[in-house]
Amino acid sequence: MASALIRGMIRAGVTTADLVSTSDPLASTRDELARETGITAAASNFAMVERSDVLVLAVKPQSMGQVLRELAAVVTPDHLVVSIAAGVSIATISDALGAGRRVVRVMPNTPALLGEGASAYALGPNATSDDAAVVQAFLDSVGRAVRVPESQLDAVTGLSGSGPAFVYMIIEALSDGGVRAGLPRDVATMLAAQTVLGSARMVLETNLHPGALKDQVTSPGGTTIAGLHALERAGVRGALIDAVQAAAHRSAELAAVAPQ
Ligand SMILES: NC(=O)C1=CN([C@@H]2O[C@H](COP(=O)(O)OP(=O)(O)OC[C@H]3O[C@@H](n4cnc5c(N)ncnc54)[C@H](OP(=O)(O)O)[C@@H]3O)[C@@H](O)[C@H]2O)C=CC1
Ligand SMILES: O=C(O)[C@@H]1CCC=N1
Repeated sequence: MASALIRGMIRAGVTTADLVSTSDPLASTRDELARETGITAAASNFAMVERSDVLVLAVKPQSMGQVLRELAAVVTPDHLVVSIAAGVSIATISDALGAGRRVVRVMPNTPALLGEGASAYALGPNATSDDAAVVQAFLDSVGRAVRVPESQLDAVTGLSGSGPAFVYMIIEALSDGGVRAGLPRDVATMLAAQTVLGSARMVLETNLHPGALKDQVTSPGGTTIAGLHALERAGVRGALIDAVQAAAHRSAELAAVAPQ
């Protein structure tokens, strides 16, 4: 996820490679990212904190406790700390880093790589309006971003954080349907992906309700209603609602494992 954000932000021009550093325990991982993007690889988190104003914590929730312990001695109120970890609360981060630390919690998603991310963020009690503007500008540069109360971030994680995987599964299944109906795989996957992209743009750019857009496609006695009936019989709506709810629930569960 960090790689997608770094590449997306440099691609968008909101920052430049010479202003970005990364650290990762594996030298090969950090060196490869540095080589591919032009950013600097730091040998330790400690070294990176010294040279940075904004720290983006992009480790797994299960690694966050160790990283916060490492950073507590060197992070000051002059740093803006941005966490993208699922489930890890602002209170957990603030408690570990110490009083007065400026913390913003973000839930981005991987299409940020192409400037089509969907992100939401919440401000900690010491984060300023300038911090909000910085985070909003970073996230706007890689897609769409919205500020929410922290209590909504598990739901955001279930919807847009995990959502790309749900959509990839849907695209793969639509492609399978095309192959089942006789199309070559490459044609089927292109048509499936472009159909999802075009339909998403119709929702965002016409501002019509998805149900109204669905009705525009659905001729009486035609092909679409036959397909929609099959989807309703299979419980696809309920399955998608369950998927978002399960992912949101797991995000809330991760709060318990994070501080260890
Ligand atoms: N993937 C996604 O779509 C999204 C992920 N997130 C969040 O982003 C975070 C990262 O997820 P993801 O990118 O998928 O996971 P990855 O495992 O790909 O990335 C985590 C990186 O952190 C590195 N790391 C581990 N320990 C340390 C440490 N002590 N100091 C510095 N770096 C360390 C890992 O290195 P190594 O592999 O060498 O151990 C790895 O490169 C998670 O908290 C997740 O919840 C949020 C939104 C979307
Ligand atoms: O699967 C995960 O836990 C992370 C968080 C959101 C997307 N990926």
